[in-house]
Amino acid sequence: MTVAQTQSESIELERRIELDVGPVAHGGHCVCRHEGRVVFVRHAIPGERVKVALTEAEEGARFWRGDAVEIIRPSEFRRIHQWKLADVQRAHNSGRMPVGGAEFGHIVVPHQRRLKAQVYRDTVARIAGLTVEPEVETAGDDEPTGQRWRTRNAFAVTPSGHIAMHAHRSSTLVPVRNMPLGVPELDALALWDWDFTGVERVDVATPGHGGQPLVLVTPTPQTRTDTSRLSRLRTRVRQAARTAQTELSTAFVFPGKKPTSPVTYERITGRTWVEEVVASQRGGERRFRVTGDGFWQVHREAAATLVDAVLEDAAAEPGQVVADLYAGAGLFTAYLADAVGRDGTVLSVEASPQASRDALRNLHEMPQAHVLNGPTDKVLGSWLATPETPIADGGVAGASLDTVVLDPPRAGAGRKAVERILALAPETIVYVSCDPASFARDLAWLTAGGYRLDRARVIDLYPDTHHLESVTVLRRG
Ligand SMILES: C[S@@+](CC[C@H](N)C(=O)[O-])C[C@H]1O[C@@H](n2cnc3c(N)ncnc32)[C@H](O)[C@@H]1O
Repeated sequence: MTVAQTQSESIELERRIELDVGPVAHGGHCVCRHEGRVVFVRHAIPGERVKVALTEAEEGARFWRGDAVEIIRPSEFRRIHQWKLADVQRAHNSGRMPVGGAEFGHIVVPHQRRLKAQVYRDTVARIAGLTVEPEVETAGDDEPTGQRWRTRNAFAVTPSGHIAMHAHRSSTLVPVRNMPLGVPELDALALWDWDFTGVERVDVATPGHGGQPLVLVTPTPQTRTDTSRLSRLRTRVRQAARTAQTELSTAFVFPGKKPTSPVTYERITGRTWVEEVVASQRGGERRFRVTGDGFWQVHREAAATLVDAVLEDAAAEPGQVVADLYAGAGLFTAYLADAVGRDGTVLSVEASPQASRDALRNLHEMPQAHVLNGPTDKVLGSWLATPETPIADGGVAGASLDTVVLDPPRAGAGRKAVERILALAPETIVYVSCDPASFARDLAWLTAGGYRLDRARVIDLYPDTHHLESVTVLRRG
């Protein structure tokens, strides 16, 4: 691990070449060409001419990578990056590396959205062979600056106990004293002034609409095995929490034996969960409990925005049977359960035991919502193998599905899950995705299996970054 303490620690300035900037691709870099070779360039805008510092440029390599560090002919959509530490030009000029995580911060927000729509369109065309022009939407009345939206933030920690972020594609740590994409409630915690000596990482959940934030502290392996160090850290965290400007919860996180094992939490102050309030225009207000670093939509308006999109696209009616796959703490399930009413059924499938426990709490007043803990492909496999199993026992009681809503992680649903969705043959599929490439792969299988694309929207839930969310509706036949 390297720690960039001062600007005097210079990064090696690599070879520079001048390039015309081509289209932006999935991942946020622009595709350029140099002497017949593709160069993936970050921090540029299509149409610009830029000087690129090559960051990966092996002679025999099929493609190179680089950062646009000097703009020769700027795009009309360029602006000054609002986050100094993430601005590649300022970083290179002062001989340090930029932090990752705001790689579209140099582009005006409306153009960021056009580029994201283009990435969705191009990826779907290239991988699924479909021509589609997505509608583009925003999350609520979000900040036109593209900042102050992240309710979930993760930080590394320097050996001297300061929170830090990683430089892009690097183990170099850059200490931070602000996080411009974070909600203002994050600043109020002033975590930059805490002493996190002996800590590996810090995760912060700041609920989108009020409520007590939760600071999760993962001690280093050395601290974890040394009871007196752990106890000193506990005292320091408790002290910092008590003197903070806002009331907050703090907890230790102890990783499991294997990277896939569940973590355990030790409460230090307050509680080990946060309450999220969702105000959906279509479905009204609901509250959700989310434990520890369990999944929750990151943009403060994302949950309500996605619920509105899913409710509109699923158009679930009383008495229908709906499956909510990759359901997390039950966000969509709760609203879909309202839509199908007590005569209907929502099957809420989620692999994480902790998220399923949260879902059980969040849905306990809705007998039509059934929480099934397990990997989607296995659960769907059991529905297909024994279709008559009663719903109370995790089955579908012979019912056919009207609608499947799926919101998988970045890797997408994958072949097995898609094949099983096809075998279950719902009328409508609403696919919520945060990764256009895995989505386009799954989409190709779904359309080959008899579904047609009915509606596509790109929702900008991650301003100033290259990430995009899409909601796509498919109908059978
Ligand atoms: C993008 S999140 C969506 C959660 C929920 N729809 C929401 O908006 O809050 C994806 C969820 O899928 C879960 N997950 C990951 N792999 C899974 C699998 N194979 N089967 C079921 N759930 C899975 C994760 O634990 C996570 O809760």
